[in-house]
Amino acid sequence: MNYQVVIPAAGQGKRMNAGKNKQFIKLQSIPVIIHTLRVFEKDPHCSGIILVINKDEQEEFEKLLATYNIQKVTSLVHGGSERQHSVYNGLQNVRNSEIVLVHDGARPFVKVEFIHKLVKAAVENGAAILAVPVKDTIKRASIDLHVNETVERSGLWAVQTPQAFHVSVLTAAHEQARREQYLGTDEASLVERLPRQVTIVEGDYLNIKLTTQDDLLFAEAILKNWKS
Ligand SMILES: Nc1ccn([C@@H]2O[C@H](COP(=O)(O)OP(=O)(O)OP(=O)(O)O)[C@@H](O)[C@H]2O)c(=O)n1
Ligand SMILES: C[C@](O)(CO)[C@H](O)COP(=O)(O)O
Repeated sequence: MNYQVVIPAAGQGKRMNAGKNKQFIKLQSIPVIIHTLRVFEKDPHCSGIILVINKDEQEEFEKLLATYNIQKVTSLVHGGSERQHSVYNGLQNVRNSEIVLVHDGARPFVKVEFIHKLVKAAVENGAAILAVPVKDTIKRASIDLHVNETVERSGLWAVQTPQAFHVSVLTAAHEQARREQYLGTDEASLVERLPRQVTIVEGDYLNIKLTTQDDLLFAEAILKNWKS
């Protein structure tokens, strides 16, 4: 089954503290966003990429797409103040596809085998996400850092992207969230509120999101042994 992918890349990268959008940071001389785009560019099942960008970075993104010969970007869409708003704007540009994926531009290491497993699960169930079992013990603490609760670890998953949906399911979820002014940290949390069951597809721990400086160390190590 073919799909289209919305790639939100319109954040400011505040936690990365790189003085620029982290999408432009180079890993082995290639910008992060190009590493991410290439995964979908090479996948014959991806029929189009909707790239969501900061409006002030339009020219920079256009130059990158030309320099690296990225052909599948069908729309360059301007993002919003929150990730959810950016994804919503991108979603308005999905065309002629039953399945839509949402994938963070800041996650350059997703493997195509997991994308295909995810799409299959979304076709069957309507909504599917990549995730990995939590390895650390997770505790909930008070504002003054006193432990309130140790969260039972079995059954806890660290959620990633891509997240895959029937277009109608994700559209309904985003429209409901807008009506109710609900803000979630991922698309699945909006779909869960419909309510609609979301299926987990186990991914791998290398599919990290580049968020803070230390993630760049992991990224360089991953790239040394990278086979997408
Ligand atoms: N208003 C926003 C916020 C985030 N994103 C994108 O959503 C992905 C995941 O968000 P995150 O890792 O939080 O990126 P930033 O928001 O840039 O990081 P920070 O919160 O540190 O500023 C990134 O590819 C980011 O560019 C977006 O398109 N629009
Ligand atoms: C969507 C996500 O990557 C799933 O783990 C994550 O919620 C994004 O969070 P961010 O703070 O917007 O990076």
